[in-house]
Amino acid sequence: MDEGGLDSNGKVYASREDMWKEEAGSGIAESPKRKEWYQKGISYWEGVDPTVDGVLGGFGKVSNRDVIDSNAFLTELLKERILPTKVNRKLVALDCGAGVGRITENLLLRHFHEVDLVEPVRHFLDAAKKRLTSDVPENVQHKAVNFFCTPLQEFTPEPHRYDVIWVQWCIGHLTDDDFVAFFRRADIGLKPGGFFVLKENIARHGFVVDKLDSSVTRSDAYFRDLFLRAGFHLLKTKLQKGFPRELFGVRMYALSSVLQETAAPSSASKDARASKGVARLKPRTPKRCN
Ligand SMILES: C[S@@+](CC[C@H](N)C(=O)[O-])C[C@H]1O[C@@H](n2cnc3c(N)ncnc32)[C@H](O)[C@@H]1O
Repeated sequence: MDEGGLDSNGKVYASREDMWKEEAGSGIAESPKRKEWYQKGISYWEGVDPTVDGVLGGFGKVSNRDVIDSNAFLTELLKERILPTKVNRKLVALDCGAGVGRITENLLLRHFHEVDLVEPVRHFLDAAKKRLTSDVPENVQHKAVNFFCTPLQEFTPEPHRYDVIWVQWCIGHLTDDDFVAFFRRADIGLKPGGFFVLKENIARHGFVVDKLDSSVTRSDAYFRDLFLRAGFHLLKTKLQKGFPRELFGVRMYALSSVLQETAAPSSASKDARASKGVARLKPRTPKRCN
């Protein structure tokens, strides 16, 4: 169902379609409104300090709690889907909209031998490169390797390089069409058995457009519509716990375009089935909900 939504000034949109037409024009790549939508997002982040507190909109204090729940979610998925069959394989992840490398440093490098980062804002990527590559011994087992300075709507990964593609607090910058096109295109970057994790703020209903940073916070139902449109199955989903009450709720989704048996079939498929009927609605940075 195409529910309406709001913007950060309280303006009402009757539908997603109306909102995108107004915010990003016709959606075609050359449309000036679409260019303006993306440029505004980049300009916003170019004015933000390249620090964890900066990329988290002043809520740097939630970073540890965020990483704890992400780690639990990822560890379960790796145990179920990847580790039993890939004992000696080099594990590789991609951190999308990576900011200053917070997730790579605190989460992905704990699990993966190599991590690549894709981030469109140069001073964030430079800060990430500095913190992730300075003073790293040659023989270290887990390292950040490639630093791509590109927005997701223009990024195509190397085929079959990644076990996991992690997309957190950045997909709100993409229009629906670019969201769907990105997931379809980036799917080629996954190895067999690999999966996406999307971790995002969730609006209680419909959507909320942030006029300041040119982004949209979508509802759980909205996300699930886009997963369907892109041809993705939900493997597992969980709500983030322990964040301050004034922030939007945050949900993690594990996604694959292939419905397949896991190496150790277990709770993953059960969770996916169980969660299908229960679209629990709750509210790119952790953000105050309106
Ligand atoms: C809230 S920060 C999150 C950074 C990082 N994911 C984290 O959780 O620490 C949002 C990030 O999205 C990036 N971003 C903005 N527009 C983007 C786009 N079109 N494609 C990819 N990333 C984008 C920003 O530059 C910023 O680094």
